[in-house]
Amino acid sequence: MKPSGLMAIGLIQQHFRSLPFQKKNKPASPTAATTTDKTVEEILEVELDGVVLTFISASGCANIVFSSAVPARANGHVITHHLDTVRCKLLRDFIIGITLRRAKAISIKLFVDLSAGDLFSEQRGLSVSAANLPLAMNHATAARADPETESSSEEALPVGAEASGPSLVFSSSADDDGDMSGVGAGGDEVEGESDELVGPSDELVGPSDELVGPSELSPELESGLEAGDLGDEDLGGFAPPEAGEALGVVVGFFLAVVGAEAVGGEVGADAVDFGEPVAAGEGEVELLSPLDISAPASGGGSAANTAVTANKATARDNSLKSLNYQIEEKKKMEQLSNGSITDNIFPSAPAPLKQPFVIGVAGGTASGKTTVCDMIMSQLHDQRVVLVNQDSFYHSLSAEKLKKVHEYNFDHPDAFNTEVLLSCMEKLRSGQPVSIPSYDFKTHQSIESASPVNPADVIILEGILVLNDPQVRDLMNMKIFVDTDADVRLSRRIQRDTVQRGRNIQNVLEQYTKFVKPSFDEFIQPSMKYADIIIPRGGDNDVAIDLIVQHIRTKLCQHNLCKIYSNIFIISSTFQIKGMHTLIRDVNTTKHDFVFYADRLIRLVVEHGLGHLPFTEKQITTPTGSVYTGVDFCKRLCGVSVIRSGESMENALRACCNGIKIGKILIHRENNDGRQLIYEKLPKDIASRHVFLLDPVLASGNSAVKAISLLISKGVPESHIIFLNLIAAPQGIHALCKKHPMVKIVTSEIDASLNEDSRVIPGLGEFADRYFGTDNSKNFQAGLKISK
Ligand SMILES: Nc1ncnc2c1ncn2[C@@H]1O[C@H](COP(=O)(O)OP(=O)(O)O)[C@@H](O)[C@H]1O
Ligand SMILES: Nc1ccn([C@@H]2O[C@H](COP(=O)(O)O)[C@@H](O)[C@H]2O)c(=O)n1
Repeated sequence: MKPSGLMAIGLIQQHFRSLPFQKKNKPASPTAATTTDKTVEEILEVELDGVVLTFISASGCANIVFSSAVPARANGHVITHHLDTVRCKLLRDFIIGITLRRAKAISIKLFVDLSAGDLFSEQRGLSVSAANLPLAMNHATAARADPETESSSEEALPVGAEASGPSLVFSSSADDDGDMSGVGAGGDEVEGESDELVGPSDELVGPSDELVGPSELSPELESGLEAGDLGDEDLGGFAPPEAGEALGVVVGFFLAVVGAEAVGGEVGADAVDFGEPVAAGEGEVELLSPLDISAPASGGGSAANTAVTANKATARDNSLKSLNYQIEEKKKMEQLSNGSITDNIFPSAPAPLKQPFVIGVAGGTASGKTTVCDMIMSQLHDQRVVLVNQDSFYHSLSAEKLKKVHEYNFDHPDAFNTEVLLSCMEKLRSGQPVSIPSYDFKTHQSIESASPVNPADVIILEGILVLNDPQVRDLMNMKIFVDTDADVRLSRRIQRDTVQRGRNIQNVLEQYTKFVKPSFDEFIQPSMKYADIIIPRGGDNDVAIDLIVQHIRTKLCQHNLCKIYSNIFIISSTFQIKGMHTLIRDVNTTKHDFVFYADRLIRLVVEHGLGHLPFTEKQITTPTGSVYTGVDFCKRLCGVSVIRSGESMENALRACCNGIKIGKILIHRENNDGRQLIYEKLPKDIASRHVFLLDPVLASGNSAVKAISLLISKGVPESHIIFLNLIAAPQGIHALCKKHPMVKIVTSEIDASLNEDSRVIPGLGEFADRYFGTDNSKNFQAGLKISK
């Protein structure tokens, strides 16, 4: 069974693939122009089933290629026949999740960055404006449109991809073909006929009594970028552009869904029941923008646990914000590739966010807002999170008002100093520390002593009315409403206010009837419609809180480059990982410690990389006689290490994949750009395997590109290659992603840049020398002596 949300994504992708295009020239519409940069000169319109998609280019649309995973054969057909100068591949992985239900129409925005190609002669900008695309389609139609829907998402949809392969579980046996050279430190490989993936059984033991990291990655939600993955078979056939063609990389894809019944919290097949087309703009709109942290997040999970809704205006505003953000990113990329900026625009993990991730948590009194926030904060223990209470911004009561406190409505928006709240939030968002007032519920006064709050990666703003004010709402990246039954809230409030806030039961009940309930009905309940996520049962709803935390984690570990290239995966950063990086990058670290910590990091990267393999559903019987539905690992694997440093990663791969075949490649650096292949020894049947290419440092990318080209020449599909790496430079990522966009890159940190010697900065020096003990530097030798 596929996860239902992913199925929805697949179905929508299928729909896009099957749409016929027609070219049509038309002058620019003002609406379209607002979504693009000011250099718009030409507009092309493309008809999709009679509905207009407007393409706006900076200076002519000739030779545009949208880079993505949508199969060339579908779009190739479309483009070749109807848009002969435009070749189109839509962005892969373009949807993080679908939370709509019975949507009636769909509108899309694309931003296309044409600056990507040193390979290509033209560098132009192009944006595709919003368009309304009625979809008179249900999933049965979608499934008929392309019978490959089921099998085309093997990464995202782990089930069924390799069901017919040989049994995976196989004890390590002698090499069947004995063709591994064992060049270098890795030695001869023991190779099994089939590669067994073994669990994280290897004990990783640290020196002294230091904490030893987990052998598995902490769980993380990668569905954001993987969700839209298409199957390997679907990705082939993306012919390289010919001379004179420009490469466009779609850096943003925004899908707004318009529908009368878009709210509903269902994720899954039902989500694609588009029903009858209606005019765009009706009903709720949800923005699905995986590539932008400023877009309201779409949630997932069972309907029982979360309900997801979005607001039309917010969705549109955010899609514009997203577009602007992508344009900024594009400019940075251009500057970087021009060499016009060299500063650290790609700071290392963790959490290289442009701005903090702001979460608003609203709900009625005693609904459990604070409890939910505490749970989120404790689960995000390895991130910097701050909590701001709207209560802190209550106006102090004057002496006169204090006399008539029972006539004062503390549940009205005017009871709060929203100006001060906004200014504090703005400061925090821009990275400045603030002093948040303290409030005393017994005296109804702001207390002198304000609490200092430092900027953080995540800011949670909690309060009964935080979703009521549009300006406050606009600050938020994620809006949550805690929805708890009124009776439960009242009983909790009585208990709390009598115990903690110095009230008696009669006061509480009077205040509740006179102000709390009417204001809830007038201001708080109606603000629920602005929420992205509604949490029934508050703190009791572990599932919803888990989903929220996972989503935030995903956003926090997204590097800027991850937003541009969907095939990059950075392992989720923790302080453990940061600590290991600190050690291996430290020039004073001994060889022993370097190897120890590099091995730990490599193991994490390998484990993460394995998570990108297809796998199949498997049911087993436990010793209690119960049936457990799990998965079966991918069968046909091999490793290929780039000599010498890549050999340091072989042990970790062997530890996870018993008897895995490991080939080797030796590439010689000829000059700054050139690479010569000196030696290769690869499994004979490599073409039928998923390949882990091993090299701990990705610098210029020239060696990796050479190695990958070799693998492809041996028949390995590009999409079957996973490049495992510890530290990557942005230049290497650009080079690799441009040339081989289907190769997955799994790394643990992305560094700032390269220096003039093509060394990664800050980097860690010569990895192989430090790992294999051939570093002749003074520091290192001194370290060696100490560690002997
Ligand atoms: N799930 C729950 N079960 C039992 N008591 C709860 C639960 N959630 C909150 N409470 C209690 O209800 C009161 C109000 O909860 P709180 O999280 O402070 O709500 P809010 O911040 O919305 O006012 C507190 O005393 C808290 O301990
Ligand atoms: N002096 C005050 C200020 C506020 N209240 C009540 O507090 C409620 C908001 O706090 P929650 O933790 O319940 O969200 C609100 O309903 C006000 O009525 C108060 O009683 N006295």
